[in-house]
Amino acid sequence: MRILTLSPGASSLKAAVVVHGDTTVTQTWAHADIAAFAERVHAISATPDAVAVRFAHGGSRPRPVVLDESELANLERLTALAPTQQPVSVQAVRLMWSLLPGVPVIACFDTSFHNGLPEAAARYALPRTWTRQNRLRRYGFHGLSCRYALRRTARMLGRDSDSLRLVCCHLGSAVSVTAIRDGHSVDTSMGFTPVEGAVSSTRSGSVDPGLLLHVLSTGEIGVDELSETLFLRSGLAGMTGTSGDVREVLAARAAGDSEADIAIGVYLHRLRREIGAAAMSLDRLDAVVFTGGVAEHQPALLSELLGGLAPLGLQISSSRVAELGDRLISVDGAAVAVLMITARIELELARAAEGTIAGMDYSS
Ligand SMILES: Nc1ncnc2c1ncn2[C@@H]1O[C@H](COP(=O)(O)OP(=O)(O)O)[C@@H](O)[C@H]1O
Ligand SMILES: CC(=O)OP(=O)(O)O
Ligand SMILES: [Mg+2]
Repeated sequence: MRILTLSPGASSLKAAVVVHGDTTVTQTWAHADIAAFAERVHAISATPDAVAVRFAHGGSRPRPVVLDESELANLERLTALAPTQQPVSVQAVRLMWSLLPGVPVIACFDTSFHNGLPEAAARYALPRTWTRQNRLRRYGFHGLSCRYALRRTARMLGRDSDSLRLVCCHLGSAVSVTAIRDGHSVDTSMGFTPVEGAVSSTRSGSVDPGLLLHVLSTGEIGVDELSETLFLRSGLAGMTGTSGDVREVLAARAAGDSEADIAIGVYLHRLRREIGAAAMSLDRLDAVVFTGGVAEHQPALLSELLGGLAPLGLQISSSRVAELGDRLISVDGAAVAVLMITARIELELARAAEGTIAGMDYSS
């Protein structure tokens, strides 16, 4: 099957063509550049059998869905919960319908992998009158990335993915940490929205809600501005006055910028906290996996991060950390394997689309 995959991320729009499970073409655009993508659709691919589009928020949908107008309208209603990605995904679907009439478009959700989170990890300790409908809960994100990382880890370690206990750290523009047990997410750092948890390029990560109430109570900023601030003007960007691209922040730190130094310190500290917390959701730790653009391209930062994880007893090979590409970065025979895996969300999207078309239960 030929599947055209589309993945809007916080900092990019990635398109790829996957034919019989192999990626044949990939192209990346600046985040909202759907028009530039539109111009290239026919050049990138002969008419595909299906299009798979990543949606950050799928609510409680456990598996991908073949879209029609009413399903798309339902997904569009979740925009406030993932404002940087959801509108681009919706726009991409409409574009596909107009450019490739008759080709099924399948929505694949970041949230689905976390659908079975244990109640203790999924619930917020809020009044039950609020949580009774089970909508105001922790959804989790980056599930497509986690699913791929799990399968790839199992292959690299020669293990069955259903038997692995691992902590998966997705370090892209946005950052999340997920505890995976027997093939399922059992806790994850992002929650009702992708703001919760670790510090991202432009998102704050967890902030005391009391602080936010205080800021709102001053009346100086309203809800819309607060939302824009937490999603787009916080994190590394907000702390440093840069775009939040890790490359830019590291360059500023190297040039002696003390704010950039503090920002990287906060970023790493919060990330280590999430990794420690995720490990506590497992009864045993087989592997810690790093994936996403930062893990892939910044071995020195990865090394700095690993240097502060001593309580996990990881045994790291410094020469392996410094290399590039998919690799084991722990020493041979270490009790806990540590791996860097390139995020291949397009393969996961294609797999999901093929499974959906074949009528399989992809959630299993
Ligand atoms: N050499 C590099 N090339 C691309 N991205 C890099 C590089 N070094 C670091 N990065 C970081 O990777 C992040 C983007 O990760 P990625 O997973 O591609 O993004 P997205 O979240 O948009 O899918 C950016 O913050 C960027 O700083
Ligand atoms: C859900 C989420 O945060 O996605 P991204 O990495 O694309 O920002
Ligand atoms: Mg990403």
